[in-house]
Amino acid sequence: MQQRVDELHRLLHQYNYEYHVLDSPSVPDSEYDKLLHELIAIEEEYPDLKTSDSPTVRVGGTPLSAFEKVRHDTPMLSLGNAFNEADLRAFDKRVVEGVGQVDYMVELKIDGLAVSLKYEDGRLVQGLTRGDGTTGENITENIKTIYAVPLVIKEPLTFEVRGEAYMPRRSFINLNKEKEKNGEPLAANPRNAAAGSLRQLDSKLAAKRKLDIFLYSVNDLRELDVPSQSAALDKLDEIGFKTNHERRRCQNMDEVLDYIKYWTEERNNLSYDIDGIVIKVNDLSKQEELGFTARTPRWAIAYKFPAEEVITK
Ligand SMILES: Cc1ccc2cc(C(N)=O)cc(O)c2n1
Repeated sequence: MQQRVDELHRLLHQYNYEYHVLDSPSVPDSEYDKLLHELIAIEEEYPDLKTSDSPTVRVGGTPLSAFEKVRHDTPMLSLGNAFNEADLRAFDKRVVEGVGQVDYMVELKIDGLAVSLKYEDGRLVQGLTRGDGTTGENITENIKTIYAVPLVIKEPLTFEVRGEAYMPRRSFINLNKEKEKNGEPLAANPRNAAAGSLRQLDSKLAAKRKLDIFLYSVNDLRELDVPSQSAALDKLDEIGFKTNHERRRCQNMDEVLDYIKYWTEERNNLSYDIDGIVIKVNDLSKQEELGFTARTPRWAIAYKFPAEEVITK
């Protein structure tokens, strides 16, 4: 029976990865559901065969009475903001004065909830909210219900990955249709709905909210042994994480401005909300050279779109 359980784990993790991370399933949903229900039945009959990284955790477990508070190993800092070209040119000037010419890694700034995922020997062991940046809430059971979060990754790494959990616009529209039908107050926007979902004490409710995630950094990059932010993101792809592929390496601030101009027009065609563009010095040793101010990295900045009513289709 243990052999069958191991085989079901292997198949379900693989099918889940293909569907929710690669967005290219190799089997129909019915096949996935059939195997998942076989595993649920086995775990009910043989409870000691159920492990914390079993694919059956995706449906949620017993409700918590409260969230445990946990200190982050290193603070989850916020990003400094830029609101126009002058701010971006000033940022570029400070960087070049500090470390000379650099190329930038530029990413969409997902409008969700920052979370920290901890893996030990390649297995997910903890998920935390950002909280106040120093201390977060332990929302591990809710994080496990996000199908795009791998329960097991392809290398037995022990490290912390950070990303943005978010609610796709389609899920947000369906959630508000549901709320309207039940006469409940509507969620204001996908970001608030995602925050509300992750803070559900009952992970079975969190599981119903169909959240998604993009990972964007590894806390201790030396663990991955990569030279740059772009290499770190590619490595995260390789070992089974979902990253946002609209990212672009820019040789200078002019190219960054072109990228911002493009997404200022295009962003409403995305299937999720973004509230800006994140610009990072790509080379990690130059990031270290630049370091941090009290609250924010000197090697990164968030360009924020002008506050406008984003049309959530
Ligand atoms: C260092 C840092 C902090 C917050 C971030 C936030 C996002 C985001 N909201 O997408 C992306 C990033 O690369 C970030 N990077």
